[in-house]
Order: sequence, then structure tokens, then C-alpha cells
Amino acid sequence: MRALESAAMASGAVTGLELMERAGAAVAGHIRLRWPKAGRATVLCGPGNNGGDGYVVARHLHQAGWRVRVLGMDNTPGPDAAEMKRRWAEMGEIAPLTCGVFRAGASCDVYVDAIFGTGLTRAPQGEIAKMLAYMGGSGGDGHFFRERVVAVDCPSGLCLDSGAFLGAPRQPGEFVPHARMTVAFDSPKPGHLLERGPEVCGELVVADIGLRQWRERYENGRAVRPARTVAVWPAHDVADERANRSRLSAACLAKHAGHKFTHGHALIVAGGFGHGGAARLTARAALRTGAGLVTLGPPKSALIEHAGPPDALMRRGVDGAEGLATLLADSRITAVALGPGCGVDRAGAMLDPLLASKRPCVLDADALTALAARGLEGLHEGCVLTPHEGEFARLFPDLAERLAGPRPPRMMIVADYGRRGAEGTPVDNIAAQWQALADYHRALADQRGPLYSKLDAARDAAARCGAVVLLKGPDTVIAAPDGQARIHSAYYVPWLATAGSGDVLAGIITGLLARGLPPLDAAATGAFLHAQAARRFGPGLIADDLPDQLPGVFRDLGL
Ligand SMILES: NC(=O)C1=CN([C@@H]2O[C@H](COP(=O)(O)OP(=O)(O)OC[C@H]3O[C@@H](n4cnc5c(N)ncnc54)[C@H](OP(=O)(O)O)[C@@H]3O)[C@@H](O)[C@H]2O)[C@@H](O)CC1
Ligand SMILES: [K+]
Repeated sequence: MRALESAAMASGAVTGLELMERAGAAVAGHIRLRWPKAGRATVLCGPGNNGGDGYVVARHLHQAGWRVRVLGMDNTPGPDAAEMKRRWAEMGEIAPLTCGVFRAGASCDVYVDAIFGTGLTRAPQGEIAKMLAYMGGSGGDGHFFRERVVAVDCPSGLCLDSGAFLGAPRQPGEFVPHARMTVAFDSPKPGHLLERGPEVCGELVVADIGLRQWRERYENGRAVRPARTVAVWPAHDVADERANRSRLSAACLAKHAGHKFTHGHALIVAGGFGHGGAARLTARAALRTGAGLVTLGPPKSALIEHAGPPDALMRRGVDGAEGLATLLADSRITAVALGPGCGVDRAGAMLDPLLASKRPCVLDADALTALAARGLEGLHEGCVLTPHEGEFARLFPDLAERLAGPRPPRMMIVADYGRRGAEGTPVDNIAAQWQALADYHRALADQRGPLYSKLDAARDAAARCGAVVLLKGPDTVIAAPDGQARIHSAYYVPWLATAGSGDVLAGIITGLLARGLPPLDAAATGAFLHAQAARRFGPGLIADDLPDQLPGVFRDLGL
């Protein structure tokens, strides 16, 4: 974002002051759209340019007839924010930005949070921290504020690189501000989509402040993009159905010509008798994704389990590593899924022949558990690993640890009144426990931004193992070994979290790989199609419903 702003300003086409005016005007405009009747607003302005936007919002609301109260800081902001502050000061007062002053004010229709935006460097402290916690519900009024807070760029304290709050535990529970609406500028940032971002931002509005032509220049030239923001654009891509449509139509157009082998042959390795359901879901999804042929490969002894529909599915017994190696000698098999319902031992035995074949493949579920035990050797650029959080922690324990941040100590207070004070008694234990708790809180308070993010973790994992890593969750991150990454947010499709949903995702990606999509595109487009299928079905979804939604999803995309 900073690089875009600098490029725009260096071109002479726009000044920082104009960008700030557009940003503040956009926020005020969105407030007036949702609260058409002029009411009462409190605007909280921080020390930097986010605060500068706040002074612009105050001015615009005042001019529209709102009764506006501004709380600001007694500091010398940068020139643009200083000018906006001066312009506001000609219209109204600026009260000190403290929790006491904030609480003393009359209740308002809207509270504009313009304290910190992208420039947050450390955990909020003192009065500001108290005020943010109060807005987050520490005073018992959390719901009141959730309905009324409008955040400028983000709720203050949110790290826009990671979606975590600086100074708060990474899991929900602490009092952090939640907005009803967040107005971001130009593009969503990773922190709007990751971790707590979607939960605390409320409705996310991305306002156009006239930077598009500079963004587009960056989109096609990876080399000139600053490394830490690379993910933003592909993330935006994935959120953008048009981008997916063009990618998919390229793949699907091939359907107009050729025979079934032109569209690839996917092999889904299945597990022993009684465990075939997961692999059948995977196979069905690969078929619906348009792979020309799909073969399900259980051990011969379990073939009978798969006698039912779909009839389009081929079955072939695959016994052990040799069985797989023999089958993969057929070069017409263009992609393989290993893991769903496979059993850890069987998946472990299959890993070597599969990786040696260099076939594009999806490694999921039991294959990931086997991989964690075996080691990452032999993975290649055609592999897509699809771990959930727990599997990721088994594969990359150090990255998962870093992502989790400071962990609260386990507290176990032992009351032993009889021996209290004697050496080595639980009294020492209590003191040590309190010390551990104090250390934990200090570690949180000392946090510096940007925090290590899910995006960083997926990228580091992909670079380390040399394969595409799709780290599942409501915020799915897909990263390739060369650093390209995409974010797919399915926060608004909570019913996707259901048994077997991951098996279907593995099948969709395998189908796309079989059809020849590069692994990163197959994984990212797969995540998108998976969520679209769930969105189309709605609540009440079970994994079996997902593959049958795919034709409708393709139709909706105009394919
Ligand atoms: N650039 C543009 O063209 C446009 C930018 N726009 C807007 O600018 C925003 C970014 O502005 P920004 O870079 O000034 O950062 P911002 O979020 O206001 O905060 C930084 C200030 O807070 C301070 N600070 C940090 N942490 C702190 C803490 N814990 N406790 C206390 N202080 C702390 C930090 O000081 P320092 O770290 O140097 O001590 C610095 O003074 C962006 O989100 C968008 O709203 C729009 O107008 C569109 C055009
Ligand atoms: K803010």
C-alpha cells in the first residue's frame, strides 16, 4: 500500500493530502449511507495518518449536520494529518484521547475509530489500550459498540499483516474492538482476511481512492512489488470471481476438443475395507471437477465396498507400493490423491513410489500424518499439501509454534495451608506460577508488529518442503515454494466446516491437477470452488452435497 501511494504521489498526479481527503470522505460517505439521518458521532483520532483520516471524517459529518465530538492526541503528526487536524480545529474542539473523557461523553449513534491503521508498530498501551478494551466490551457494553463502531482501515490494534491483535492472545477471548463496518482503502489487506480480521472488521467496504492505475502496474510485475505485500494482489484475485472465471475458462475450454484422456486421469488411492467413504467423496469431487477419467484405488480386498454408484467411476485394486508403482507406469494418469481414508500405514507405504513418479498429487489427511513421521524428502513442485492447523503443526512444529505466539502458562494452584511457607512447598510453586503468568503478559505487551502471520507460515512451509502448501481454515492460505501466495476467506460459509469437507477439497484440487492446472492455481481455484459449492447449497450442508453443487457453480461462473 505504501509503495502504491508513493508511486502515485511521485507521479505528481495526486498529493498525500488529496488521498487523505478521499479516504476520509469515503468513510463519511459510507456512514451517511447507513445512517441517512444526521445524528451524533464521536471521532477518535490517533497520532498518525489514520488519525488524519479521522479529522476529515469529522469535518464531513459536521458539514452534513451531524453533532460531532472529536478526541485527539496532543502530538505533532505528519504534515497531511497536521493540516487535516488544523482544518477541523477551525470547526470544533479536540478533547484529549483518554478513556475517562471518552466515557464521560453522551452516547452516540456512531463511533469512528481512527486511532491506528497500517502504521501500528507495537501493542497499544495505557489510556488508548484501556479505551480500546472498553469499546471491546470490558465495561460490559461490547454489543452497544459493535453496532456503532466504524473503523477507518481497521479496528485499532489489529495487525493488518496477520489479522491478530498486537498485545492480545491470538485466540478470541480478550476484549478487543469489533466494528460494525470497516472502510479500507484500495484493496483488502491480509489482516482483513486472516485470523480475527473478518470477525472484528464487521462489514468490510473497500473504498476506491484513485490508486487503481498504480496497483495494476504492480500486479503484473512481481519483481517490483515489495516482498511483504505480494500476497495482497493474488488474495484480491481469489476474492474476485472474474479472475477465477478467466483461469477456469482457460482450463475448461479444452473440453471442447479431444477425448477423455485429454482432460486427464485422476487416481484416488483408497484405504482398507470399511474406510472407503472419504476416498469416494474425493473421487466424486474429482469427477465433477471435470477430470476425463477417475479411478478409485483401494486394496483388492476392499474393491467390493465400492460397488455402488457413481458408475462413471472406475475401480482398480492397488495393493501396496508395488501395486501403485505398476499403475503409475501408465503415463495417462495425470494426478493422484493420497490420504483420505487411506490409513496411515498404507499412505506411508505409498509415499515413496508416488513421489518418485513425480506425478502432480494432493497429499491430505493420513498421507500428511505419514509424511510428518517419514520426513519431507522427495516432495516436489507438483505436490499440493492440504494440512489443517493440527496437521500443519505436526509437519512444521517450529512454524506452528511461532504462529501461535506467546502461550499462557498452565496454572495449577495447589492450596496447602498446613505447610505454607516451608521450603519447597506449593507456596514456591504458586510464586513460580505467578511469575510465569507475569512473563506471559509482558511478552504480549512487548509484541512488535508486524506479527508472524498465517501467510508467513504457509510461505515458509512451502519454501522448506518445495511443494505447494494449502493451510486450511476459514482463512485458507495457499503458498508456493517461490513465494507466491493467495488467501481465500470462507469466513461467511461456516457450514463448510463439516465431516468429509476436506476430502471433497482434495478431490476438487486433484481434478484440476489432472486437467493440467499448475499446482498453485489448482489449489487456489479448488479452495474457491469448494467454498462456492457450499455457499450455493447453504446451511444444512453435508460433504456429500458438495460435489453435486459444482455443475451449478460452473454455470454461475458462465462456463
Ligand atoms: N499514506 C497515505 O497516503 C494514506 C494513508 N491513509 C491512512 O493512513 C494510515 C497509515 O498511517 P500511518 O502510517 O501514519 O500509521 P497510523 O496507522 O496512523 O499509526 C501510526 C502512528 O501511530 C504510532 N504508533 C504505532 N503504534 C503505536 C502504539 N502502539 N502506541 C502509540 N503509538 C503508536 C506511530 O508512531 P511510531 O511508531 O513512529 O512511534 C505513528 O505515529 C492508513 O491506515 C490510512 O488510514 C489514508 O489517508 C490514505 C492515504
Ligand atoms: K483504525
